[in-house]
Amino acid sequence: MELSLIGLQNAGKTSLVNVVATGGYSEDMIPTVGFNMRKVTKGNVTIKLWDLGGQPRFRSMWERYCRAVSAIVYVVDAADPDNLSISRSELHDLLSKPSLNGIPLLVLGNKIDKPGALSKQALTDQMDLKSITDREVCCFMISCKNSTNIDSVIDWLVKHSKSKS
Ligand SMILES: Nc1nc2c(ncn2[C@@H]2O[C@H](COP(=O)(O)OP(=O)(O)OP(=O)(O)O)[C@@H](O)[C@H]2O)c(=O)[nH]1
Ligand SMILES: [Mg+2]
Repeated sequence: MELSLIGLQNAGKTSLVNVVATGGYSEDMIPTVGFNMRKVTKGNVTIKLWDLGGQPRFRSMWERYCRAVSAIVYVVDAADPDNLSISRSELHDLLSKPSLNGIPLLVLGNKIDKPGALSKQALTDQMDLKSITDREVCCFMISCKNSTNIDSVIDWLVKHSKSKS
């Protein structure tokens, strides 16, 4: 299966790929320029992950990398309230593209190890996830730093790769 990782810069997309792939976490990350592709094998499933850059200049290519995927994973920095409304509007803009109709969405509130991180309920409200009714939507709160809930993310991904193939 293929899936795309989307979200604003600094949300933790590349950190998530690293944690899912190898279990490694680093504070010292370089912003993704363009995109990276990484293959990760979990059990008997191989997942091709498109890790996209989140800076404004890269957002116009998100749609192109989401068209053929089995699921879209949208990462949000749950401890950065200043960027939530941009994150929300970028997500809803993306989902409004007809080419992405019906593709399942996994929203991850990352950095819950930080003080002041939103609760799942607050993130769901602020990202207006309840208004998304044309596809399956799931939300988990995670920390790449502490590996919190990474197992749930992997389970979700594996489950969706099976239901697709
Ligand atoms: N406290 C904390 N920091 C995190 C966590 N996950 C990622 N970070 C930090 O957030 C910063 C950005 O992480 P990246 O993984 O590079 O973010 P990105 O979404 O790939 O950013 P772009 O590639 O620019 O789109 C890094 O300094 C990470 O160490 C987390 O769970 N907790
Ligand atoms: Mg990155």
